Amino acid sequence: MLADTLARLQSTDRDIAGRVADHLDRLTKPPGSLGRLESLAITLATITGEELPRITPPGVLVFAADHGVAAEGVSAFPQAVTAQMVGNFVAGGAAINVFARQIGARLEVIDVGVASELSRDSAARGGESGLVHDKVRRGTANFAEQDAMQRAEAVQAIEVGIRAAERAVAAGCRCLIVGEMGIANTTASSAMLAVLTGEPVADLTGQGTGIPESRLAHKQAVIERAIEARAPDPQDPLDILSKLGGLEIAAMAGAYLGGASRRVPLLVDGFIATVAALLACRIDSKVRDYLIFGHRSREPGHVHALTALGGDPLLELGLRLGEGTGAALAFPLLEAATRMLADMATFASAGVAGSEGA
Ligand SMILES: Cc1cc2ncn([C@H]3O[C@H](COP(=O)(O)O)[C@@H](O)[C@H]3O)c2cc1C
Ligand SMILES: O=C(O)c1cccnc1
Repeated sequence: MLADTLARLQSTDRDIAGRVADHLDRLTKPPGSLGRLESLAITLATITGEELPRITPPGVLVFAADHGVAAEGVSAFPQAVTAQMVGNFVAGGAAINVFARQIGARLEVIDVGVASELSRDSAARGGESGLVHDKVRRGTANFAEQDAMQRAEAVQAIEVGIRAAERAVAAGCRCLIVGEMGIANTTASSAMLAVLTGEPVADLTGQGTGIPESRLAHKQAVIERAIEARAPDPQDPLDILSKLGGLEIAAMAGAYLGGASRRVPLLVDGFIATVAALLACRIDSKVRDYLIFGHRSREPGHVHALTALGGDPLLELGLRLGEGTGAALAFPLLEAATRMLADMATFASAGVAGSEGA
């Protein structure tokens, strides 16, 4: 399935960019005056192959999994919160539920590796979003002591993500927002980012859910020792994922690969999501052209992950949550870009005089 997805991945349609740029200059505004909204419109056209791109409804995919490395005391919250938050997603009470409703998104929560068995009838008990059971294993192993998972499990988790993206596209979603829930996943993300970029762990590691400053040095030391002990091959994204990764992060990378293979714009959330997007790009660099970055997270590693991808986020709101929240908040800007293209009058149609030039 991964091989089929990679075989289908194409470069975006650059030819369309010139035509959309010409159309933008015919709209009733001084050329370029809508700034980034104009480049956003061109990007959406190159991704979708449509001169009038359609991006609604968006699909939000929240992947949940646990992390063995939580046992090292690297998060401010206990591991059980992952499963408890899945219950909250299903009931509709988490931040991502609120923002997903605001943008009319289809929301799906996928258990790709929560440590406990989640109730199979939870979605039927009046919850608003479906819970998909696609568990690869009950959490990763503690990568401070052994590899987080086997390579075959990392591939399986990537395929969980591809399947979720395929379901969203089949249900009519035209833009994907990929989010996560997994206590200790900032530790896994910082570790993988350090290997992917070669930058110092201290620059890439932050307080996550809010560990005290005094525990930050411990978190960094856990990551540094694990990188040394696991010794992943920096050129091999699957090796990095299996030795230091998380099941939800692998699934997120898979969702980006799957969405790109279906020519759907991928609106990237915060730190965890950007590390997953970087992994997807290391698996196939063509994914990069499908990425639009929603916001800059307060987690200090995020700016480094963005730099590695050449990403320039739309918003900076001081968020440090994940779940897909920052991307969901940025979605109305994408919608504005498409409406500008489709609904604004041209100089000719409105009888407005154009520029007289210099
Ligand atoms: C109630 C709650 C809701 C959340 N929603 C997202 N996260 C975020 O925090 C976690 C990562 O931080 P760390 O690595 O420090 O554990 C992830 O689950 C992430 O999605 C949450 C965390 C908590 C506690
Ligand atoms: O930016 C994120 O994705 C993030 C930051 C802190 C905690 N969880 C997620």
